[in-house]
Amino acid sequence: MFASRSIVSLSRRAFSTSSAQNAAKVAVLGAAGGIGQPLSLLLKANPKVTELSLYDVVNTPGVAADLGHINTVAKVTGFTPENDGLKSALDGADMVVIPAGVPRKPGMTRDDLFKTNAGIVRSLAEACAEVCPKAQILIISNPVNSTVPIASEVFIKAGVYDPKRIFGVTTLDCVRASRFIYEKTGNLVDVPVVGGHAGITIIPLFSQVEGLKLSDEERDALTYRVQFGGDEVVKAKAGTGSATLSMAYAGARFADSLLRASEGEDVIEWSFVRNDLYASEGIKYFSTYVRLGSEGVKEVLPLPDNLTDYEKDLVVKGVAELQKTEKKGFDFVHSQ
Ligand SMILES: NC(=O)C1=CN([C@@H]2O[C@H](COP(=O)(O)OP(=O)(O)OC[C@H]3O[C@@H](n4cnc5c(N)ncnc54)[C@H](O)[C@@H]3O)[C@@H](O)[C@H]2O)C=CC1
Ligand SMILES: O=C([O-])CC(=O)C(=O)O
Repeated sequence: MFASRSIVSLSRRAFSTSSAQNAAKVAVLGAAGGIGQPLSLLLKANPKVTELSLYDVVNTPGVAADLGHINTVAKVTGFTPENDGLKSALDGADMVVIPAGVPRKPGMTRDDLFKTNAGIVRSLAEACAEVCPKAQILIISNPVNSTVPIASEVFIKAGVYDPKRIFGVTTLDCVRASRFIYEKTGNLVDVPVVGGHAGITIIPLFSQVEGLKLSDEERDALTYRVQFGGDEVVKAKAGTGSATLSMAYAGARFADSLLRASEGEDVIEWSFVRNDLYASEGIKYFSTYVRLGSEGVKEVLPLPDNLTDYEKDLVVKGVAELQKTEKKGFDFVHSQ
């Protein structure tokens, strides 16, 4: 198998500072929202982004005017549904980041968002499949475990599916796990987090962090905190939303990783993508180690073969849950 340490160091840097070699047009759908605005700010600050196209059902002209005064290279334009704004926003996009949809309130699960967000993601994916079928699609809208199957099925239906280009953004789980380990050890290292993006499907692989020693109690508590980190934020925000700033940071890191890979850098991230790792269990999407390249996914890597029994058990439980959420997304597209 591969050495976990080299995997970790490859994806360590959040942002590169070199200037753009290729023009990259990035569209953000849901750009005026809690995630959309800070994410758009971070993308505007990324020298690899040359054009930033902001779409939302409201308020994007103001967000675009504001960001447009920042002295970085990206040209910023705001679009709303008027005058076919969605299609104009997507025209020529190389990357589309989708944080559109409603966030949780206390007491809700991510799956409770399905009834609103499934339709939003389906209609936005339909527009992407029509206007920019070759763009890389980064899905943030929850429940990711179902919205990624939804977007994928929309692309399949449209006859333009390329599994290398559709990503569920699970980077926030990695960011949280890394921070929580830093609080404990004082070392800022990457922690692989695999599976999916909801509760028990979120599987941190602490065994893969070189030199990290945890008691069983510490491991249990840290695993729980990563799996339910989103709930901490939902509770603290007390009805006003869920994680936005940390998600913007995580989304911008993932976008930057893809942009660096498109320029030839060897980059590994963790993302919820199409693969056959658990095909025998009937699932097509699982977040794992992914080598990125100019086309998007260059190589899907299996989980390390030295997982602990504790981690193997988490995977079994996560896979069982993913079977249900994937089917729910698939059925949503095919029952209409
Ligand atoms: N993948 C992840 O790790 C995370 C995902 N999320 C999810 O991201 C989503 C967005 O969260 P927030 O930004 O906090 O919500 P928000 O309510 O602040 O912003 C959502 C934005 O989407 C827009 N929107 C709604 N329907 C739209 C449509 N059809 N087309 C374009 N824009 C549309 C709204 O106008 C709003 O500006 C939620 O589903 C949330 O659960 C949140 C945190 C982490
Ligand atoms: O918890 C939520 O609803 C938002 C989210 O996905 C996260 O913070 O990981």
